[in-house]
Amino acid sequence: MSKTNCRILIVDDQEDILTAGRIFLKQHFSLVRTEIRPERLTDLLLKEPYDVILLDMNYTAGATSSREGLDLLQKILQIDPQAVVVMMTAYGDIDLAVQALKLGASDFVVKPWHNEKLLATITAASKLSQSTSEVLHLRNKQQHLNEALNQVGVELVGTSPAMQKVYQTLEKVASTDANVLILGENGTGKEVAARLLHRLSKRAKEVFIPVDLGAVTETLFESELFGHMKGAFTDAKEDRIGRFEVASGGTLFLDEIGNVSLPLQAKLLTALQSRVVTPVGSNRGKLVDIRLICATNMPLYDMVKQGRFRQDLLYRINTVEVQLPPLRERKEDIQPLAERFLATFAKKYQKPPVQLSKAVLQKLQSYSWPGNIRELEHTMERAMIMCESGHLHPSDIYLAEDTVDMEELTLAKDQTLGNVEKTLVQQALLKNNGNITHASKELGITRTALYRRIEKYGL
Ligand SMILES: Nc1ncnc2c1ncn2[C@@H]1O[C@H](COP(=O)(O)OP(=O)(O)OP(=O)(O)O)[C@@H](O)[C@H]1O
Repeated sequence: MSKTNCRILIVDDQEDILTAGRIFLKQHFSLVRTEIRPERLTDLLLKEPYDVILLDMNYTAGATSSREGLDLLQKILQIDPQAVVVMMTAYGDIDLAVQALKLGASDFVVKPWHNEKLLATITAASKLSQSTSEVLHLRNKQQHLNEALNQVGVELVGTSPAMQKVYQTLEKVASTDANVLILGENGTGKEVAARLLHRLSKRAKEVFIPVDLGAVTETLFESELFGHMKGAFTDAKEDRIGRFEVASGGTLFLDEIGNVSLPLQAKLLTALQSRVVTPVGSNRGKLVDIRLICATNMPLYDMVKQGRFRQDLLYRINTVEVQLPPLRERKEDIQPLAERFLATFAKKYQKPPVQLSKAVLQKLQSYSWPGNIRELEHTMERAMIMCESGHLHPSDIYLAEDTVDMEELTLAKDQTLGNVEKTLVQQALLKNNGNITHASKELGITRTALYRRIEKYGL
């Protein structure tokens, strides 16, 4: 008969009990140690681990108060809160056994024991010990995974006053569980800000679950968010927990919340108000503990006025609002961001590090970045791929501006001479589809002079 892999310690002041226990349990379990002096318990536990401890309630001869047993139990749990302790009580001590269970004992056996009953109790305790350590191990592993995952994209580069304000708000609000709404154009870093908020919060060791509501179809919305039971609909082959439940204990990030239809907004609101989700096909709600962060690039307040977004939902999600400014309003952030992206992509494409020249920087700073940081990131990636000499040239920077609307290039009253010249050169290039000969003729300058200006203005 193969023995169960389980290390057992029996503590009792009666030699015959220890001997009987050892002889019987050794037939079934891999290791059984016995101890007659309870005062040695601490030393023993610190020396080696046990899966199950079988602990007597009374030690002093004739004692029946069981205080010693309960004290020892508490001592064991102080050393190892996960310890699995089975108490040995005398017949009639059931109230004390219940007291021990309340203090954290796993089970009890009545002395004198029946061998089958003792075996069943210790087998169950051994299984409990095994699953407790498995849960502990998995929880540990998950914490490490969460920490690693939470490191992704959490650095908000940028020192502009507008970004300083964003950092300050994030720091202030991070430690609270307040619902946060992050507003900003596409690509301004709303998800990065949400991840940073999670990283700074008390839930940093737990999961951060992002859900792109713009990408969840109307039919799968409830199943995706709240889960479903097997057979709830044709494709529901097995039970599945929703994102709310996965995020429980951590942070749920609902991106593109402005894209949710009115009927689904009602369902979302109910879940957010009650913090209870009911999987599709189930009639039992489940309590969830989430910190909620929402984001959108849509004008939610206007949408409320137009009846396209529920006011009560807006008030539920916007306890604190963070507005991420577009990149064109924080031009001083362009350089550090561009440098960061160049360094990242140099590594990715195994190219030597590249410096940002003045001309390139000027080109980057005079663009309006409608796609914000995401567009800057893609532009720098493309530039790094195109760059051959180890030097970045303005012509390596491809901008959608090259298709800029002519009307945008009208001259403003307060333009400097340099700006006027730059605008005229841009206009001529646009009008002549980038043909240098024709553009230079129109401007009344030589081709070389036009090249010099293109270089000068980073065009
Ligand atoms: N301040 C920042 N520092 C460094 N990288 C940033 C910053 N802000 C954004 N990024 C990068 O820009 C890209 C877009 O960011 P993110 O996805 O957070 O924007 P978003 O506002 O959530 O976009 P969308 O509205 O399209 O969902 C990401 O690759 C992100 O890493």
